[in-house]
Amino acid sequence: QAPTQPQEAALNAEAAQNDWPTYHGTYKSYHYSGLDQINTGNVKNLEVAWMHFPERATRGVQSTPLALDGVLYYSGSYSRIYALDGATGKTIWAYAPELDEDLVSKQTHSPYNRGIAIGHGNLYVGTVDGRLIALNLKDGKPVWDTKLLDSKKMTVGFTGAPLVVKDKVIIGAQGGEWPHRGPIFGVDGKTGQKKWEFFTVAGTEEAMKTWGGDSWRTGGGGGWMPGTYDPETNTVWWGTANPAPLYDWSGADWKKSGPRPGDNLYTTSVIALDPDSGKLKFYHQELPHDAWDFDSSVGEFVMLDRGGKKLVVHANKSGYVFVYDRSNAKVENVWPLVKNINFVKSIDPKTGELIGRRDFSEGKVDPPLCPAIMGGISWNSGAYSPKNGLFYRIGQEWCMELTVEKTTPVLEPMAQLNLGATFKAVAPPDGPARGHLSARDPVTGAKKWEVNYKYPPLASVLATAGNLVFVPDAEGVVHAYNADTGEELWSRNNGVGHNGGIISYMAGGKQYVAVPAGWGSLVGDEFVALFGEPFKSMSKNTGALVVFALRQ
Ligand SMILES: O=C(O)c1cc(C(=O)O)c2c(n1)C(=O)C(=O)c1cc(C(=O)O)[nH]c1-2
Ligand SMILES: [Ca+2]
Repeated sequence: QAPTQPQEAALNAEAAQNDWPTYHGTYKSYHYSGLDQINTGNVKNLEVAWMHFPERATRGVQSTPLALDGVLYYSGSYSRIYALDGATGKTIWAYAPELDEDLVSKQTHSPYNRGIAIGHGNLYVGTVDGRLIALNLKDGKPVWDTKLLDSKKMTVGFTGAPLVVKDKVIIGAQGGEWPHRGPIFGVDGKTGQKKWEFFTVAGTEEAMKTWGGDSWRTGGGGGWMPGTYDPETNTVWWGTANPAPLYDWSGADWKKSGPRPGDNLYTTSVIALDPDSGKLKFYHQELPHDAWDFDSSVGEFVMLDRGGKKLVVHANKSGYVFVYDRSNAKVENVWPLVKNINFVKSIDPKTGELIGRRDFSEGKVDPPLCPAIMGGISWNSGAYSPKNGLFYRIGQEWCMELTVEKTTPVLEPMAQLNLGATFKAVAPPDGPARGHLSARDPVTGAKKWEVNYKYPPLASVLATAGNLVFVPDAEGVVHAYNADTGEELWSRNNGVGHNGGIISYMAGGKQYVAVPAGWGSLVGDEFVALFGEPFKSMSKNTGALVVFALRQ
């Protein structure tokens, strides 16, 4: 009898072994595989074992697959799910939810899906029309289907992966661009009953005081990418999205004036929730009164033990990486991953305080804002190797011309995006727009090596015990590097850019590397104006799951 849910030991381990049981690999959030059949010595023999083509790949393939007992599960656009034999790619079952197509077509960010969760014998997926669905892991038959968000009133839904924690499934809504309160939900995994809802906008009395007037009603927030779980303290760590409108015209007087006066808790924050009750335990607001759309929802929470300290490392969209004490979210360090940052002069590495922040008034912003709205760091994850202690992260160097505009939230008949600006991505002051992968100490940020890319890669990274780091890039090439030196050891062209999450797993005693290929994220949209070809001609409505293994 094959297991129908990941073992606790596998979830709590540092390395994903035979399975890839949860979005970030394990709860430690390393995107690291403990498998080493494929290694620096033989990676040159890596070739395609099988491929799978999802239907209706609108906006590519952006999800991160899971693997359990030799079966690979992944989601495509419109929350379509595939269960495949991990060794052959043969379909075991497939599922396509019926969606409110009219609603889906009205949504700005749809219809991509970025991942799934497994637990309680079920597979869980969110939908862009505001539902969380459970399927029987064995046969793909629906078990329950719970409507959590009124997407008829609000063009928001779920695009990110859920997270299973004990008896609950936790999922966060999109929200930073919309006039709502960005809830995160705790749902009973067996019954589908909603057990709690945490509002990332004014979710506590303390937080309510940080929104001037009625602005909390339309404050944005959300938690559109999955966080992770610390079983030692029974704490869920989640990153929240920006406040709305994205760009604020208050100028320096943001505490008192503008569309959303105050700190705007708990937007652009990392929050620690009790998974049983949904109650807030503690938090750190990475960017108080975020005026730049630099969400904290992007990325992983790397759980590290260093020098007797229990730490968690979290990347913010602004290009800064925050290091926290895991017991209370006290700032231990803050370091910049990217060079081109001017929204602040710096962030105090001891306290996390923003120094020399730029708050805009209505009109053209000069000089252009760095990084651009696409972030110094995008939504996909980096990787951490416990073998050599290095953290691998993609950074992006670009800025944007920005004109801040006064807006009024549109709530009827259907709430709409509330941006408060027009913008255009441009090259940074120090050279062309570009990207890099750097290998660093996750706590100090000290750099060991770096690889530069003409076009910033926009997919997750994988590190393995075979001492390899895999980077699926924007042009369509998957690269394998020596994890210690950055030397490129293998590459292969998948023919279309990458947006999803690469994983590794074992099936029938053999190691595989699965790479979602397919281009279509919002950040990728900006590549056409910035770079021209190959992005002008690259389809945003195609993709495949490409699975590699060693040649026999
Ligand atoms: O605040 C939000 O709710 C929200 C949602 C999304 C999304 O759902 O894709 C993005 C962002 N914010 C965001 O800030 C961002 O940089 C971003 C990039 C992308 C993309 O598709 O590449 N989505 C999103
Ligand atoms: Ca956002």
